Amino acid sequence: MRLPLKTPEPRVSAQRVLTTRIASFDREVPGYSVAMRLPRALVDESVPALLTGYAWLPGLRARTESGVVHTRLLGQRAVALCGPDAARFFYDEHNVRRSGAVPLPVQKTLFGRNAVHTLDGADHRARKRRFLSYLTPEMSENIAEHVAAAWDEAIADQRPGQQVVLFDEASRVITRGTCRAVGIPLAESELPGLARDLVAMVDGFATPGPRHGRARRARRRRESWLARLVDRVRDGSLEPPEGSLLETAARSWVPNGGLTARTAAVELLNVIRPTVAVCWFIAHTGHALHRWPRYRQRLREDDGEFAEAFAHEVRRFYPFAPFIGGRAVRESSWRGERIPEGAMVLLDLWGHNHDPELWGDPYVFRPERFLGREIGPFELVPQGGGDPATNHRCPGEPTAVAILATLAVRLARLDYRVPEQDLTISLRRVPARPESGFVLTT
Ligand code: HEM
Repeated sequence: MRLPLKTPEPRVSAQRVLTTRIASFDREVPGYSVAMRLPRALVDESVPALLTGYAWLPGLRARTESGVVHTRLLGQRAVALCGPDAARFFYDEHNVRRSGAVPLPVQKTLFGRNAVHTLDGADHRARKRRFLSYLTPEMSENIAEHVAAAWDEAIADQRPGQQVVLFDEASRVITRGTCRAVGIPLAESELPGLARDLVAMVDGFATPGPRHGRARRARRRRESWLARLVDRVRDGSLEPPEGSLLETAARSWVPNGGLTARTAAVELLNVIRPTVAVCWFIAHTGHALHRWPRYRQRLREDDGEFAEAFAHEVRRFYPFAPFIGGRAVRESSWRGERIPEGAMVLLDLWGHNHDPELWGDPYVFRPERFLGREIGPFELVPQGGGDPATNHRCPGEPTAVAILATLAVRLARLDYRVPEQDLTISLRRVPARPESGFVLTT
């Protein structure tokens, strides 16, 4: 078994040499490497974290005996943990809280201000209950059905021989289907711009520079747009579909003791923005079906169970969220390692999903590993772990899995060619994606 990433070199005297190799998933690409020297006094790990992406924490962990990393991030003390027991520790509110843990650049792009992600205790549970009362299993299926219908419409519109970038097309298809499912009115001409903005918010949260600027502008634009829709429902000038999320957000999440139009907009965005982010997994699905074509036949037969197992393996195998973070509530210890009060506590999701002790052959793509068994609450963690009703685990997992399974079957049934293109997936880029976005010709 071969790790497809190179981890940073060990420390060298007072200086540190960091070597990052960019690797593709299925084969190493030796042609690119960055080497730089930093005076030790400046060595907070923020720059290496940005440069190495998914390899950062696994690289640091490999240098420790205990697997617990003591480091500095954004100028603050940080302790990083990995594995099912670590996840149990991390998700215990007595150990780790979320308020004050999410950096402002992430709030201003990915989550929005006052989002559920940043709350603790009773406030968090109340907000999460409201989320889950809407995002029922039926609603997840409903969103997936609308997305599937939008996919079928898009395919029917394709001309033979037309080239399609799967990532972009999937973002538009999911945007269209999700807006229909949650009752957000959307003219055809508005679709490409909205899909671009929703993608930009996710694409730019973990990086400085132009991608981050685009993400901030996209969030501001879409919060204002959704807050206006909420206001229009509240003043009666817009009639949303009965029982839709837009109606619920505007009428049930009322200003008195409830949510302002802006916070309702943040909540609405926290449904449609991550749903559209499933387009990353769809592009990875294109990559997986190209790399391991035997799974196409199996998916075409669509026995339901295999499609779901395939969706889980795509979420486990391909990178998305590298790690999540909180703050230590009190002085504590884990596996004998001290965690000071107030320190950042990081949970290495990518490392967990590629832990050989847990998966045996983590760098083999094998959907069969998920057939015929239950997945434990702290076992597969691309969207967090534990119980979504009581902690911060992503409430959108059933929605993501339903969309992914449905579109994977449709993609497997589609007749297409894969032209020459760059299918490298850089583990330095967060969130990672095939370089070309996965181009196909119908
Ligand atoms: C590409 C698919 C998705 C990925 C990779 C993803 C990933 C994550 C991760 C890693 C977390 C943080 C968990 C934690 O902090 O413990 C999270 C939280 C969250 N996700 Fe997702 N998610 C996805 C799809 C969705 C969908 C489809 C929805 C809603 C429809 C959604 C809504 C949320 C919300 C509201 C939270 C905050 C939960 C809380 O703080 O209690 N996500 N997601």
